[in-house]
Amino acid sequence: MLGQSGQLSPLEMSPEIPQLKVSQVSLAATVGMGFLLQDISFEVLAGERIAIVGPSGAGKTSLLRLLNRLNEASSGKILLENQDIREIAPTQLRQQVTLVLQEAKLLGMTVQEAISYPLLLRGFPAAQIKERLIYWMERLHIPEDWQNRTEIQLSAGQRQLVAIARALAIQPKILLLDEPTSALDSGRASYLIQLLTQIAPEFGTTIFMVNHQLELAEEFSTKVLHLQQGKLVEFTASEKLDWKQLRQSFIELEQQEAEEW
Ligand SMILES: Nc1ncnc2c1ncn2[C@@H]1O[C@H](COP(=O)(O)OP(=O)(O)OP(=O)(O)O)[C@@H](O)[C@H]1O
Repeated sequence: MLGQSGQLSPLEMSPEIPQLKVSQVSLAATVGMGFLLQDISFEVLAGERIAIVGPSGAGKTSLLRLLNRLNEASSGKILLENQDIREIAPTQLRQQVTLVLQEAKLLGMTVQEAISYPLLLRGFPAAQIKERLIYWMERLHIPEDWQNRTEIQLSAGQRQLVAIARALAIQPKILLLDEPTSALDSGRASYLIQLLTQIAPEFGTTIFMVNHQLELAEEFSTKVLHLQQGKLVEFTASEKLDWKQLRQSFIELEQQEAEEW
């Protein structure tokens, strides 16, 4: 059935209709010349887990920022459930497509306030805010006694976990994670990856994750989006990718770059 706008409403969309469709998108540099991203096209179904991989400076963070309009595409089109994201107000879009930056900030709030605040802004009743706060803290293994800690009383990894809990508490359609394991020890990193792979099907959340640790990207992903120098090298099913070869090619690239320095 079509809505008044002539578009399918989200609930009426078939699971085979892409939730997100990126068509020939380019992003021009705002400093200097050239493009950060060039002619990127791919489609994603709801609930998929996409690992974004590529060497340093490939455009991975720029792509995440495009998907929630922190960057505006210079050309091309991004459709969220058939609607051009330029037609969605940024604040509204970011409730549905939520980005967690690598350097997570709690903006002077305590852990409890930081997780609750976005829900408060959206008018959730106090009891529901508390319920979600406790639920997501537990799922992320955030100890209860962190609740009253502020940013400076948390390590970088602890701040990342709180920022992820804050984003998950909103229950966005699409969660964008930039290097979420970069400041975590290997045990916590592994737990987070397992948790994300459970949450995606449980809540129907689509998750994009930038990660330099390819073994974690492999464990996490249903699809892999490989960028190099702002271009899409491949977008493929994780199980079809030759991960061993990809690891080897990244090692060679790093060695080459180290020699050029
Ligand atoms: N607004 C901008 N104007 C010009 N260049 C930019 C701008 N923002 C980022 N860059 C450059 O664009 C390239 C892509 O940056 P981006 O942060 O997206 O890469 P990345 O793949 O996430 O890298 P890393 O893995 O190191 O985080 C980099 O060379 C970066 O210095």
